[in-house]
Amino acid sequence: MSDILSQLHQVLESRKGSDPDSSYVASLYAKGLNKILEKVGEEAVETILAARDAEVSGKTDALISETADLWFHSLVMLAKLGEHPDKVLAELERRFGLSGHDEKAARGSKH
Ligand SMILES: N=c1c2ncn([C@@H]3O[C@H](COP(=O)(O)OP(=O)(O)OP(=O)(O)O)[C@@H](O)[C@H]3O)c2ncn1[C@@H]1O[C@H](COP(=O)(O)O)[C@@H](O)[C@H]1O
Repeated sequence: MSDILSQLHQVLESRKGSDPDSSYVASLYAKGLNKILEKVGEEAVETILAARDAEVSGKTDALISETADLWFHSLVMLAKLGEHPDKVLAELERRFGLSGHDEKAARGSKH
């Protein structure tokens, strides 16, 4: 299932040399990190609104679509900063089975 993240990451890397007029991802890179972060924030808000609607309507199509937009723009952010989504998956794997409360306490002692 996580294969699509790796495949998408490869495409995102390959877009670093592409023409912004023919690639949405290349156009984001050309606009810079702030534009990418703006998109991540926008998609996060749209995801929250879709989640609230889903609770009322019981329909989750928009929620799934907005969450995909949020994940996609987060992957663009990681690629722009030279990071691979495998590192995020590895971090989730590391936390797996660890209570959220314990994990937070361990994080607190690191900072
Ligand atoms: N998964 C996606 C993906 N999800 C969402 N989007 C785009 O993200 C944009 C954001 O949606 P908005 O509603 O905010 O769009 P908008 O109003 O046009 O955006 P702004 O003008 O505000 O920047 C839309 O243009 C979507 O098409 C994506 N664009 C690309 N991909 C993947 O990235 C690959 C490379 O894309 P290109 O670089 O465009 O070839 C594609 O093959 C896909 O696999």
